[in-house]
Amino acid sequence: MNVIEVKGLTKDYGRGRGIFGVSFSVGRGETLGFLGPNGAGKTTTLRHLMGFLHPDSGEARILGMDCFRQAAEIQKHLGYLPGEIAFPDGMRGEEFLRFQAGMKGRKDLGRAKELSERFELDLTGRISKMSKGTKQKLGIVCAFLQDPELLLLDEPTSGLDPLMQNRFVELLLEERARGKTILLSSHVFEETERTCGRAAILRKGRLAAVEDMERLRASRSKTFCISFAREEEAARFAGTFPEAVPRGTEVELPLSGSADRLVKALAGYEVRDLSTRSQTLEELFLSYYGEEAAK
Ligand SMILES: Nc1ncnc2c1ncn2[C@@H]1O[C@H](COP(=O)(O)OP(=O)(O)OP(=O)(O)O)[C@@H](O)[C@H]1O
Repeated sequence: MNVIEVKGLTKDYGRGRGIFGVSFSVGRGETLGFLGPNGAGKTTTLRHLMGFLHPDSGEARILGMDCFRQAAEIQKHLGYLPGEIAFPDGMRGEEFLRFQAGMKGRKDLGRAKELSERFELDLTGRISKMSKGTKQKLGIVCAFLQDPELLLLDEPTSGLDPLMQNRFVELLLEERARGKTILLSSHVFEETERTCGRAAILRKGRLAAVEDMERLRASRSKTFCISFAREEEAARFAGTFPEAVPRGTEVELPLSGSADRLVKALAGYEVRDLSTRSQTLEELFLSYYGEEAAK
């Protein structure tokens, strides 16, 4: 049996906003990346899974139970990290975790101490004085507190520095190895690529695809940003690569596979700077499915 089963889930906020006929499932022990740009409908879908929203049509089930009607029972089995966490202002970190543990019927702090050490989180501080990243760490510790079998994580690394992002990825890999089921929402591909076997791609409220992560990774191209000494050099170079986009002295060049052709071509020019940027989700979608599918 799938742990998460979503069928034809629809919430219409009007003027094209919301989610429309979203269907996907997450098997036991699977980590599914839930990918989509800002406003695609990730949070709305997760809020249905949490039972906070009633769908206009369709259904969302967790462990066979209806997410709206049986929300209280379902919550015993899951840990949730919201995209925007509303903390009570007056509390200190540990006090908040005790309060949350109590709500889940626990008397102890579960994994809180171990996880706080891992994320270098000081639980004695007042939440109102914590930085954005520190609050995010507190949210993460809270989601994993009771060692739940299912985790719903909405943009979990937002606000974390690269070192802490890495620690979070390590934690996810460990949890996956322990058989946990994880739904990981993100607007950046890189966040999901190390941890997820499959990715569901949401676009304008509709599920565009559920793909194997390996296949998505293989189809990705890199965009090279090249800064030339002179505008005419940039234009001349762009003329030799049909996919190049010149902008003054700069050229953006999407390239998949080997960079050998690029490096050899650049040898004849004065290059001021060379950098790469990651493909956006929209570019990834376009390179995978082509322009027609994106309409
Ligand atoms: N309560 C609401 N009333 C009206 N429109 C809403 C409501 N909640 C969300 N929306 C709209 O529904 C769409 C999907 O929003 P949602 O927050 O689910 O996207 P998201 O993929 O989580 O984006 P982000 O990455 O920015 O968090 C957006 O256009 C948003 O403005």
